[in-house]
Parts: sequence; structure tokens; C-alpha cells
Amino acid sequence: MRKIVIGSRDSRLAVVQSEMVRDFILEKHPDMEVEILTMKTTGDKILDRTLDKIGGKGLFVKELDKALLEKHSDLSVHSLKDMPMEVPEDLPLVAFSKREDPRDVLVLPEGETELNPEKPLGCSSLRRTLQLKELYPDMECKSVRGNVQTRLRKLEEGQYGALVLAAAGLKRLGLAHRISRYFEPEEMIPAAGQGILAVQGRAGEDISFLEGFQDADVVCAALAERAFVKYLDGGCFSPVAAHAVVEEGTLTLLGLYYEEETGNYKKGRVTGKTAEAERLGIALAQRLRETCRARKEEQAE
Ligand SMILES: NCc1[nH]cc(CCC(=O)O)c1CC(=O)O
Repeated sequence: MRKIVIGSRDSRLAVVQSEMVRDFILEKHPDMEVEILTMKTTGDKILDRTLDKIGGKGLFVKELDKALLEKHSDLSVHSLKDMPMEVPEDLPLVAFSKREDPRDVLVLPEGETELNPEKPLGCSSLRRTLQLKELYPDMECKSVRGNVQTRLRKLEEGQYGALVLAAAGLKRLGLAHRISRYFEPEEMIPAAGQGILAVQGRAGEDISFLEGFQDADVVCAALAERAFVKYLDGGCFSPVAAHAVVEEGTLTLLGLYYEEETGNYKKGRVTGKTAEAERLGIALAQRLRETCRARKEEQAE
């Protein structure tokens, strides 16, 4: 018998996600024992500042990485979209899950059926803010921090007309009934990795018990999305968005590139073979950046 400890943030969503990995392992290997070890990360503790002021995505993984390194845990389960592009070599991502609904959605206060245009839209990333400006040009967007439950509480308190959240988180929390509108990926390009779980482990250890967990097409989509963002050095705060779909060996990647200095941004699409996922991500990134550059030169003339 082998015992595995999964390290998890202590938010409800993080625990549900860790339970999904636990349940997979237990179903395939009933002789194994799996325990979930929850912890608060710096990113969960600091809620009064926006993430870019306190140091980025890494704040949600530092404590979990430490537990892995010190062997208090064997695996960490993360939302892939929260993972930095650079992952420590000794703590590799060892599996990606199948993808839950990757779309962003609109959530109204409980019982309401229409969007109150007098109140701001609550959203927590530049990526969403930028794209919401196109969909709701007359509405203000206001930052909302905290885990999904905290954000929903702020919505019920009347601070916002609606929230924009990921469908994946709401569905996993059993809150799909709160969704009042879905944004198709073409209208609002999701964050790279949205809807996918990443399992992280220690280099060199046996993780054969995760066999069958991942889906090859989802892995290709994730690689293309992350290659795009990494090439553009997106990190957490550039509103870079990337979403790939794989169908019968063909990968289509949608991307958004934003140039901080000028405020210019550009959306684009690339299609190719799944085997070339990362190259496709880089190719789209290069093309969009060139387009923004060219436009900047035009404006300067
Ligand atoms: N930034 C928080 C976060 N990280 C992952 C999800 C949703 C689940 C997922 O995308 O897999 C959410 C909530 C949200 O953005 O609404």
C-alpha cells in the first residue's frame, strides 16, 4: 500500500479540485491511501491589494512548493491558469486533467434577472476588464479579490452589478445555477489553462498511479496556450489571453496580445497540427506582437 499526501490551498474550490485528483487515484488504486493537506498561501491571506502590487501568481504556490520540497506532501493540485509559466525543475507539472468548461461567465446577484447598469462589473484581471470594455462599453469594471465564495458574498452585499468568473470554478463548486450568461471564447478569450487542473510532483518520483488521468488533446491545448503566454512574458498581469481547441488532430489557438506602453491590443488565431502545439503558440505570439509594433510605428509617423 502506498500513501500519497496532496497539498492544497484551503479555499473550497482548491479542496474540491484536490478531491477530484484523490478520487481518481482511489478509484484506480483502491489499495492506496490519499490524504489532503490544506494550507493558506500568502496570496490567500492578502486580500486588500490587487495581485500585481504584491508579487504575482507565485504567491499562491510558494507554500505548496515548500511542502513538496520538504516532503510534507507528494503532489500539489493547482488550477493551471494560476500556475506561473516558469515551474521549478525539481517540482515539475506531471499531469494535466481533462478540461472543465473553459468559458468565462456573468453572475448576477441572487434573484436578479437583469444587469443593473448603475453598478460596476466585478472582475479580477486586466484580461477580463479589457474584453468587457468591448462587450459592455458603457459599464465600469471594478477589481474584486478573494476566492469565489468571497467574491460572491461581495456581489450579494450590493457592491457590484455582476461578477465575471470562470464557469469551471462555479461548476466544480455546484454553483452552475448562478450563471446567467456564458461568454464564448471568441467574445472573451479565456486565460491560458482555464478549466484545466495541473498536478505537480517531485522530479524523479513514481507517479504511475496517475496513468489515464490526462487527455492527450488537452495536453496539446495547454502547451499551445502556455507557449503563447510564455513567449509574450505574460505572467499574471499582462492581460494576455489564450485558448486552444483540438479537433481531429487540428489545433486552433485564439490569442490576445496587449502592449502595456501603448494600450494597443490585438486578437488573432492560428491553426495547425496538434503535434506542433508549442510552435503554434509561439508563431501566433510573434505575429500579434509584430502587428502591434507596426501599428505603433504608424501612430508615431
Ligand atoms: N483566479 C482564481 C481562479 N483560478 C481558477 C479558477 C477557476 C477554475 C479554473 O479555471 O480551472 C478561478 C476562479 C475564477 O477565475 O473565476
